[in-house]
Amino acid sequence: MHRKSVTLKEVARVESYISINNVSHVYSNGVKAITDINLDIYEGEVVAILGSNGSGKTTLVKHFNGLLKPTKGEIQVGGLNTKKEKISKLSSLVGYVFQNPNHQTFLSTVRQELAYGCKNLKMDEEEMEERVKKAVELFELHDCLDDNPFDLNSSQRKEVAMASIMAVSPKVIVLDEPTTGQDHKGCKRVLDLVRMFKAHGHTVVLITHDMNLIGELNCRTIVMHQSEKIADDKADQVFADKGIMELAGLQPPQITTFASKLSSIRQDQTYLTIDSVLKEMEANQKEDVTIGTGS
Ligand SMILES: Nc1ncnc2c1ncn2[C@@H]1O[C@H](COP(=O)(O)OP(=O)(O)OP(=O)(O)O)[C@@H](O)[C@H]1O
Repeated sequence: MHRKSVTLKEVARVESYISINNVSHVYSNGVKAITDINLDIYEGEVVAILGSNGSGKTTLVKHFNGLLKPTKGEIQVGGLNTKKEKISKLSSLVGYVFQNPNHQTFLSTVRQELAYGCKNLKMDEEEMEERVKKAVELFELHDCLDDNPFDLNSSQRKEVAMASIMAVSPKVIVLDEPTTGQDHKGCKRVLDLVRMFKAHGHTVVLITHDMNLIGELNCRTIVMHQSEKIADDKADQVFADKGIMELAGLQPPQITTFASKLSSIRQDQTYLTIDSVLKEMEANQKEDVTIGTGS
């Protein structure tokens, strides 16, 4: 079944950085993994990509840095046609942090790991040192610079992977399932990092099944289903669309479902976080007291 995409109603937008025009990708085994995707991603946005397993999320995102090339249609990244550019060039524009940090960790010290991307770009020594220093500071990695990344725990290894991408300072940072395998503290840290990347002017693309993370960010959310893009809107709008959620087999954050059953709060909006529910309850209580006292 084909559902029309929900259009994003954003008004004053900066220039599109990633422009995807009618793109499909068919793997050599005949699997059509993405179909007729049209999508513009803008500088400084945080964009979440949601969808059930096999819906095409990873395939779509691997086109952003040229790991995959469209079998139909075209993609421009920073004005460059990905079909004509080398992966090394595109990787300097779009950094990809894999779900499993072991897939991008292969040097014997954290220090070497942090410098790797810059070295690949043949950056001069001084600039490389400056970039690495900045990444070390942002991620507070001073104490483990001489450690072997494989001696760190998985959460720290993920931080090193993110820091080494940050050192390259690509315009776009793709985080593939950043909260998978993270404890509560790790998930909170990911949320802070996404906000930090945005604050530093990066565009962040998140592939995630973590509805709480998306709820906290209430960011632009794209839903993939059976290789097609079926929604593109702010998270609260997407979560409120029961048809889209059901079609894509998605559940909103538990707090959203819980809040929709509460008669004590307004039901004309979608609540994404516990904080937003508590705030609304408090506001209602204050209103009740005011009405009760007749003042
Ligand atoms: N290298 C490949 N060769 C052939 N088929 C592939 C390849 N990679 C993915 N596929 C198929 O393409 C479709 C989309 O896969 P993709 O990994 O993009 O989905 P996804 O939404 O990222 O899934 P997940 O949440 O499980 O990571 C699936 O049917 C998958 O089996």
